[in-house]
Amino acid sequence: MALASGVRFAARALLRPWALLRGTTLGRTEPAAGGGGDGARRFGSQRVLVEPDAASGVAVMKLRNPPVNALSLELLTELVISLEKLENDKTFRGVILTSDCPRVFCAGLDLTEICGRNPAHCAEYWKAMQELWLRTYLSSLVLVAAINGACPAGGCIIALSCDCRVLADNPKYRIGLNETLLGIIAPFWLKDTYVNTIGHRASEQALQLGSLFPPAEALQVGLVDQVVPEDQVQSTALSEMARWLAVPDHARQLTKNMMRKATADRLLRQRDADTQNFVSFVCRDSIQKSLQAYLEKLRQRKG
Ligand SMILES: CCCCCCCC/C=C/C=C/CC(=O)SCCNC(=O)CCNC(=O)[C@H](O)C(C)(C)COP(=O)(O)OP(=O)(O)OC[C@H]1O[C@@H](n2cnc3c(N)ncnc32)[C@H](O)[C@@H]1OP(=O)(O)O
Repeated sequence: MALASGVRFAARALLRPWALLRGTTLGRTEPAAGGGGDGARRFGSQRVLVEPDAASGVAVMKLRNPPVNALSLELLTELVISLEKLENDKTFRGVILTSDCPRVFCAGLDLTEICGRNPAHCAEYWKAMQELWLRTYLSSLVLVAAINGACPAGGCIIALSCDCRVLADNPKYRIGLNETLLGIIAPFWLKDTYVNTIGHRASEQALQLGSLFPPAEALQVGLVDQVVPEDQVQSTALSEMARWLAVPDHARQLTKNMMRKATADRLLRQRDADTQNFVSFVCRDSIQKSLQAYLEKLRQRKG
């Protein structure tokens, strides 16, 4: 399913050379753990490890940006590039998205990318966040989120952009859009994704309260599709992938597009306005103060 040319153009314009080259090993492959035959060679970059299995047509894509997979500009860029590489390789039909960092799937936006940063940087950063959401939400691949850690805010939206979600049954691994707890709000396309997943009333309440759901509640509200013991998350994600890949790709992709295009188009139609809204909102003194205070609180927690 081709993204609108505008998005592809935006992706290429966005993927500035430096972001690709800074400490990455893009394009370099190395033998996957445990060897394996042809097509089992890992590739990716410094912050995204891709373990492809050509035989099954499934790749495991691991976020590797310690300590918490905060969505830095580089991680956003490398995720888009890795996903595009797999989408362009017709060997692959599905991707399992998971974390290489212990206890955390993804901590959401890297707050240091918007705290104390100038409007131009915030705009560039937000365009990268938009691009990753569009790329995952509209992907022609089957995307299964193997959620093996905490999954707040931006991490939750990446998981919700996948076709299904398997969450480890650990009460510390909470998932949800908690923006209001930081004094900010989720943009409309995060709200739309939430509503499309758990319904309007559940989203209205969870967004206002900034709810972070433990596994049992996340399952009950429909935020995740399965909750399994931590050591069964990856195997369950593989079984779920097999279920989805049993469906002919073209029919499934057309159906996914039918279900998601209107939501994605809403952002595509007003991408610049959304970026301007984001920048003017987060650059307000009051919002900057809230975000700084939140970051401080995070840093003091370990003290
Ligand atoms: C008109 C309106 C228009 C629209 C406007 C839109 C407005 C903006 C829209 C925003 C959408 C935002 C979505 C987001 O993603 S905001 C980010 C939300 N994320 C969180 O709240 C998660 C915060 N982190 C945690 O809860 C924990 O770190 C956790 C992920 C549970 C892991 O806990 P633990 O394992 O105990 O690790 P630590 O808390 O000790 O953290 C380790 C270090 O990492 C730093 N950290 C954590 N999270 C972030 C982050 N998101 N960004 C940057 N840095 C982060 C933390 O400070 C520690 O740092 P240090 O080692 O230096 O102390």
